[in-house]
Amino acid sequence: MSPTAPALELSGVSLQIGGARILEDVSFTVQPGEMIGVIGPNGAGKTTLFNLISGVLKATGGSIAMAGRTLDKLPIHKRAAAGLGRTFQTSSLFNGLDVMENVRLAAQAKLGGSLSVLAFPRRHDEASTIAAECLEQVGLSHRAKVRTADLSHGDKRKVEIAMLLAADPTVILVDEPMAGVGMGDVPSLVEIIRRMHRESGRTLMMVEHHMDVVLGLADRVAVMHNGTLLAIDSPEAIIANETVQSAYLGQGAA
Ligand SMILES: Nc1ncnc2c1ncn2[C@@H]1O[C@H](COP(=O)(O)OP(=O)(O)OP(=O)(O)O)[C@@H](O)[C@H]1O
Repeated sequence: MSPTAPALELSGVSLQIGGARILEDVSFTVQPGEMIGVIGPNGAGKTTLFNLISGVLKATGGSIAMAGRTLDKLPIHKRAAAGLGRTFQTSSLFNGLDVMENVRLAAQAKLGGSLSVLAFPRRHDEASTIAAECLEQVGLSHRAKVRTADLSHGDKRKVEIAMLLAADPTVILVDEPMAGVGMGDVPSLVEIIRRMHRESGRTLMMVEHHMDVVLGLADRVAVMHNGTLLAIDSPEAIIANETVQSAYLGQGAA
């Protein structure tokens, strides 16, 4: 692993399923500490891109490396252990458990210990401390004992981010963090994501349909279209890019 290697490097990544070309020859690098916004119309391949990086899907062509280490043969859990974290478009919480218990499970998984309180009380305490810190970072300490099923959609998103923080990844993929969230919760979620990135030096990629959120947060914006990477550039350059204009922005995308 080289300290100067890109945080992520995709080289000619493709996915073909049956006869369908889902992703075709996608290449780009992400520098350590960079925030990349990923935009594109529905079905453009944004989530597929995240699925390939995180190991949910296996590319049929090309290669993906993180910090100079190829991920191609690693299953999902080994990519996570190597420092790759991810949230999903749909909620991935244990709804029968309370907020603290959800985040503690993520901390416990990172610590590598048993989930049994009797077997590892010290590790359980350590996980609880980490979970409490992560809940504080997302402003949910006061809701620690609430069942996640009873939370607003915005607060569920914050719990998912607290779980990410508990796993302490170096590269984070966030898939539509604002999806289904009430407008009142958007500013606090934006601020949490901004802090997760800026204050920790973590590398982030974020798929998001709220264009103002993406353009306001991202260092660079990647535009996906029909399974290809149409452009990757600064927010200002993307707004001014005529190809992007006609393929996406000009069509009244959200
Ligand atoms: N496992 C799969 N098998 C077959 N087709 C797939 C599979 N995964 C994705 N696709 C297809 O690939 C295309 C890209 O899907 P993807 O979910 O990546 O798009 P997206 O840009 O994330 O869209 P959205 O903004 O709606 O979430 C779609 O046409 C989808 O139907």
